[in-house]
Amino acid sequence: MKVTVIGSGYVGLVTGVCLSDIGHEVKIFDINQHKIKMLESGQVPFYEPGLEKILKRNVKKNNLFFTSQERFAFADTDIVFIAVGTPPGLDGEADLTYVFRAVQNASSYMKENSIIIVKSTVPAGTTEKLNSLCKKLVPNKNLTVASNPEFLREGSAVKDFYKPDRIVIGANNDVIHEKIKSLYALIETEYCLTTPESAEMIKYASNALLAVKISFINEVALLCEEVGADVEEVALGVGKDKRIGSSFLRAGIGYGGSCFPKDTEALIYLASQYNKEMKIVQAAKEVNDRQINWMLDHINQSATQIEHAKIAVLGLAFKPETDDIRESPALRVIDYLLQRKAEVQVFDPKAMPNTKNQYGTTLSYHETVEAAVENTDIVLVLTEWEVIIKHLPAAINSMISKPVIIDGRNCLERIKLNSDIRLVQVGKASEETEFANVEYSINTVSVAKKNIS
Ligand SMILES: NC(=O)c1ccc[n+]([C@@H]2O[C@H](COP(=O)([O-])OP(=O)(O)OC[C@H]3O[C@@H](n4cnc5c(N)ncnc54)[C@H](O)[C@@H]3O)[C@@H](O)[C@H]2O)c1
Ligand SMILES: O=c1ccn([C@@H]2O[C@H](COP(=O)(O)OP(=O)(O)O[C@H]3O[C@H](CO)[C@@H](O)[C@H](O)[C@H]3O)[C@@H](O)[C@H]2O)c(=O)[nH]1
Repeated sequence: MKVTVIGSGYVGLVTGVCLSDIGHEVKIFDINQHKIKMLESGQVPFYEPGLEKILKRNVKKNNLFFTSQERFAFADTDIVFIAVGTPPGLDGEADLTYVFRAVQNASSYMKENSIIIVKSTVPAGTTEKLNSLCKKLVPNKNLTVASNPEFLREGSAVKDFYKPDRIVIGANNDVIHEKIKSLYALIETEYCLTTPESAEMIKYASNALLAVKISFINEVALLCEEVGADVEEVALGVGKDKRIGSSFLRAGIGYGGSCFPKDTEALIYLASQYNKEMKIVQAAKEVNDRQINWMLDHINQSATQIEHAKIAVLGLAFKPETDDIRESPALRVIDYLLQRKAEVQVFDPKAMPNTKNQYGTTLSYHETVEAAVENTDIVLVLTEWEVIIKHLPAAINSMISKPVIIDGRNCLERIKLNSDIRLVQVGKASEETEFANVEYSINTVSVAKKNIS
């Protein structure tokens, strides 16, 4: 089929590139000309394992095109995917400006009887509003808007495209269900064919439940420290129950990224529009907001003085295998350290360029784990990158003064570290656990923040 994808971000680019790889002719349209230029030269504007290779393969096969020209993008296409951002608005509601603008724009160029598929995460009811918009704008074209929410995870997005747990299609009739299903004919998975409203809710409910699982285990972790239990052993035992499952029970410094924080807020806001409360989701959000205090408490306890202390921050991305720093817990830690006038030495294998765009020269950037930990008093592990796990034990052992390591992702093995080193991990009893009940107010650093998307 001839497909156009609007938006060349994490979702749009992965969707477009992979759809071309399974035999469709795909045009990816973005208003950001810089991104389109990069893509045309074969470069992926962000780090996503495996994506560049598939992109190049399909450009070569003449299956895949990039454009900022509307007429070329939409004129001869059967299906248009919407994959633009839905960032949080003032009260947490999903800002749908980009989605409405994209549909308005595309509909004026699209041919009769074609389909618009909403991949962006949007509140229940949006797809139907877009259907009404199309009927109003182009009444004679018989366009249909359907929902097909995306569940990929950054860092494993390509794998998630080829092996999804399910594909959800929300449409008002079976002809549209089947037409969208046929797009994915080569992907073996389960299909949930449902209404647009249910499809939209499946997306928010899934993200909210995953966020709840993380906050739940994080709350359990803090209690484990008090009672002398080990949260990893607890999570292992709990996860063996098939009704619960073992995934998303890794305790740490809380969830980040461009999805969980914004989608939980959007769900809470959506409920409020119907005079309903999402109490459990609200609690998950509150637990997540304060989970970072675990890290700040330990920093305060470990440093005799934070002002001018040299502190290593290992890991900046919100999770490994991505360069995305949106809502990364690491940034909240950095903002706090800068506010307290610490000297911050950072390392991340992929996310340093995005961090530099945001923080400029307020941080010192290092190309290796060894260089970042040199001469520091405290080492903070904020993202569980393999390279950090592999290199940190030797890097620290070679130092003369032995620092404290605060492992906010429970990724280090005590056994691999020199026994003199003090290792603090989440949900594991350590020698000193008495904290004053401090509420931290973290000012976001007001250095020039550039748009990184
Ligand atoms: N990032 C993820 O892991 C993920 C996973 C599942 C769902 N989602 C959802 O998918 C949507 C997109 O997320 P993302 O992370 O890919 O966003 P992103 O910010 O990385 O990319 C959005 C892109 O859309 C482009 N754009 C905006 N308006 C446009 C317009 N009118 N025409 C053409 N291009 C336009 C922007 O220039 C940008 O390149 C969001 O709703 C998000 O919640 C994201
Ligand atoms: O046990 C866990 C699992 C994850 N996390 C954290 O949770 C955040 C999100 O992780 P993950 O879900 O792996 O990454 P995302 O790429 O944000 O993917 C989520 O958000 C996407 C956008 O909606 C969805 O498509 C995916 O299905 C959903 O997993 C990260 O900060 C992780 O460190 C934990 O703290 N503990």
